[in-house]
Formats: sequence, structure tokens, C-alpha cells
Amino acid sequence: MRAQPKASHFINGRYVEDTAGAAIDCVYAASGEVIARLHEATDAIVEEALAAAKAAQPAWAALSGTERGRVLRRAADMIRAENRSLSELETMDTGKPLQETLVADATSGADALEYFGGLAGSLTGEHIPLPGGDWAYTIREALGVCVGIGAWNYPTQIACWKASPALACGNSMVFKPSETTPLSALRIAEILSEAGLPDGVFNVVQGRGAVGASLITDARVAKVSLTGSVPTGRKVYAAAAEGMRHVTMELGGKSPMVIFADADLDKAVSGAILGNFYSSGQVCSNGTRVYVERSVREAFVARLVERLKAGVVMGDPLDEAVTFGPMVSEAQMEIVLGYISQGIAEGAVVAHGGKRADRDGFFVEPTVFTGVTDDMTIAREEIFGPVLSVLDFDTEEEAIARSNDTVFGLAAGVFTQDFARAHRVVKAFEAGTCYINHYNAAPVEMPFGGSKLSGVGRENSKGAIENYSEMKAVYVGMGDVEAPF
Ligand SMILES: NC(=O)c1ccc[n+]([C@@H]2O[C@H](COP(=O)([O-])OP(=O)(O)OC[C@H]3O[C@@H](n4cnc5c(N)ncnc54)[C@H](O)[C@@H]3O)[C@@H](O)[C@H]2O)c1
Ligand SMILES: CCCCC=O
Repeated sequence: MRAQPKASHFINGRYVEDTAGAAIDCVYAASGEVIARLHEATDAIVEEALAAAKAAQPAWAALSGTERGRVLRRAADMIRAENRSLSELETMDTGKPLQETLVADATSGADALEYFGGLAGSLTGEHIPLPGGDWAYTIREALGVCVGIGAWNYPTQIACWKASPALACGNSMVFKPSETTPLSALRIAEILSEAGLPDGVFNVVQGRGAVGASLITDARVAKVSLTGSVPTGRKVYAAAAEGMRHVTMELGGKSPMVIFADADLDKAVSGAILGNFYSSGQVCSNGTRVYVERSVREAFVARLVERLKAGVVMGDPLDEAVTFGPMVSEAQMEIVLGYISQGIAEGAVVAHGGKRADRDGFFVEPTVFTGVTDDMTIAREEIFGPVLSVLDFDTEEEAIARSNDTVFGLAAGVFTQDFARAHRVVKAFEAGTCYINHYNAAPVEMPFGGSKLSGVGRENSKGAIENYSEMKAVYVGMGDVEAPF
């Protein structure tokens, strides 16, 4: 199987190569086979990308929002028309089942381009009347050159969630995908170009952390948007602060899901499956600490295990019948297996799964732990794999306090048929993205992002516009200028 792109980078409307950069091998996670070899950006490539983005931005910002939006919406249509081949590429890049990528990756990217393309024409400032006939107005302005840095779990979606609001506001972007999944952002850049995006407005460079770091501190860069882990977020935020750059930080989590005894148990089990085993558990907002009211805990676990036994089909993720794929890489598989061993060593009980699957590729069985306590490592640290921990609780107050007892604050969910309780509980959650009787839906119309260590700023929704533009305020004096002397 080969998925070799035309070249490693896409700059100024064309593919660019520099084989002097260290090699990046792209591995098909279901087999371990190398399917493409790319090269890290050298200093010359980074310079070319930043120079292109800087040169292209003023003319792009000078177009009307409607003109910019038209390009984004055209790209959205092209992505939808090409959904199958983009989904296959995403599956090869990440190992996620085609059954998932067909509905959750390129389509989510297209939604973002369509949504922000639609908003672009309505981005305006405001008129502010003031005493004595004076007035003020505001002008919404682009920030300039934005840097986007992506994680490996949703490479197409992340590229589009960052590019769409940035470009709608008149910024340009240099995007660095994760070195683990370098392929799909290149095709997104190519599609944007074919849709009429001026050369240099969206550029893709490959590389590991050092390439990302070299982009952030360049004087031409006005904003950095990272999707990644908390440790990386700390470094990127600190580096951006040195130049007082704007940031969006979409980071990790250890989110709670609270299931009350009055919940529709089948819905709650579905929520727990979506929030733990979709994308083989490699989703930032996963609700991996599942607090179940003691009286329904056994019934919940029994139904969950039954559904896993009946529904998990492991195999080649390019086969549409497969529902559960491998970890993205051997390294991620080892991290997840390490956490499973630690859970067992600390006294948690494996109710399902608990080991590497007996097949080629980086597959870990979907794993359910019971007997988990809040102090165990598997209940405190982000695992980023298919490992669900069941914890008991007795009262609403206790469930809320234990849910919030974490440094993270990305997401949280509650399952109950008592809506007064549902709204009370989500109000008390210390998390940026909350769910009632659902989990992990991320429609573009809704803000997405985290509190506490899980992030800064929000992606998607009208709110993202605030994160990719700034207001210039203009005071207009209409009368005399009174001065003290
Ligand atoms: N909140 C969200 O929306 C969201 C979405 C997806 C993933 N994530 C998080 O991402 C993590 C998994 O992804 P990952 O393993 O790719 O994360 P990571 O932090 O290892 O890497 C993220 C990106 O940062 C780059 N990077 C690393 N060091 C850097 C540095 N010093 N300067 C600049 N860039 C640097 C990497 O090359 C990569 O492109 C998880 O913690 C997950 O929760 C968050
Ligand atoms: C539910 C959308 C998830 C994106 C982060 O991993």
C-alpha cells in the first residue's frame, strides 16, 4: 500500500520538497507497513512558508468577507465531493476505521469551511454613540500570519478547524501537522488552492516539535493555535507569550461522565462507548472516568460488556465492516498497555479486554476497569486509548466534587432523566464542553474547548472569530476639543 504525496510541504500554492530534512516515515497502523516517506522542513522551508504567508496576507485581508467566504465554501463542496478518497487517506494516516472517517473527519472539516465561509461576509465592527455627539466605531481586523500545529488523532479536522476561522477573518496560515499523521493536511491545502485560495494564504510544512517551535517565535507570526498535549501546550504558550502572541490551546483531558440511576441505561452505555472507544479511544474529550450511581453499576457494566462483545469488529480499518482500529502508532500502543498494567498493579479489576490484541498492527483491546478509585493513575492521567474506568458514587454532590477533582477541564457529561438535575450538574462542572444525555458530539455551531489545564480559547462557533481577529477602536470627535491648558 502506498500513500506517497507529491512532496512533503505545500507552500505558495505548490508542492515543495527539500530532502535535506530528516525523514518522517508514515506507518499504516494496522500492519506496521511504511506507506510514505516525507521530510521535515529545513530552516529554508520554514523561511519560505513564513515569507509566503506574510506576503499573501494583506491582499487576502483586503478582499471582502463575502469573497473570502466564497473560496472556503467552494473548498467545502470539493471536500464533500471527494469524501471517500479523503477518508481513505485519513484511515491510512491514522488507522481509524473507514466507517468512522467517512462520517467524522473530512465531513467535519467541510462543515467548518462552510460555516466560517458563511460567516465571513458578516464580520463587521460596530457603531458606538457617545455623549455630546461624539461617536466611536470599531473595525474587526485580521491578526496577520497564524501558525497552526496539529495532533495526530483528527488530522483533517484539526487542519480545517484552524484554517477556517483564521482564513475567514483574513489571516494567512502556516500549518504543521503532527509528524505521526502528515498526509491529509497536504491534500486539504491542495483543495483550498484549487478552490481559488490565493497562493501563500494556507501553507503546510512537516516536522517534529522543533519545527513547530521554530515557527512560533518568528517575528512575523501573530497567533499560534495548538492542538496537542498539556506538556506541549505549556511550552508553546510560554514561547508565544514572549512575543505577546495570541493563542488558542486545545489540549488534553481526563473528563468525567456521570450516570445517575434514573438514566436511560442504554443511552448511557452508548454515550460511554462514544466517549471511550470511538477512534480506539484516541479522542481528547473522552469521558474516561465513568461515575455510575452505585445501585445501577452492575447493570451498567453488564450491558457495556455485552455491547462490546457484540459490536467490536477489529480488522483492517479500510474494510468498512470494521468498527475498531489500532492505536495510531507502536509508541501510543505501548503507552496504553503501560497504563493498563499500572491499573492492574494498583488494584483495578479488568471487566473486559486488558491486553494487546492477538493480530498484526498496533491493536489494544477495548478495556473496561471496575473497582477503580480516584487516586489510581488510570483515573488521574490522560491515557488516550480505549481504557474506560468505572467508579461508584452515592450522591450528586459527591459525583460533582469528584468529577471536578482534576487539573483538566476539557469536557464532562451527565446522563439522567431529571432535567433540573442535569442542568444543575453541568452548571457545576469545571469543564469547557459539557453534554447532557449525549457525549462527544462536536457540531461546528457549538464552541469546543477546555478550561483549567485543558486549554485557552475555543474552536468552532461564532466565538472562534474572536480568537482570530482583533478590534481596532476609533474615537470620532465631532465638536470642540477641551484641554486643561
Ligand atoms: N482539546 C482538543 O481539541 C484536542 C484535540 C485532539 C488532541 N488533543 C490532545 O493532543 C494530545 C495527543 O496528540 P499528540 O500526541 O500529537 O500531542 P503532542 O503534544 O505530542 O504534539 C502536538 C503537536 O505539537 C508539536 N510539538 C511538540 N513539541 C512542540 C514544541 N515544543 N513546539 C511546537 N510544537 C511542538 C508536535 O509535533 C505535534 O504536531 C492529547 O493530549 C490530546 O488530548 C486535544
Ligand atoms: C469530539 C471531537 C474531538 C476532537 C478531539 O480529539
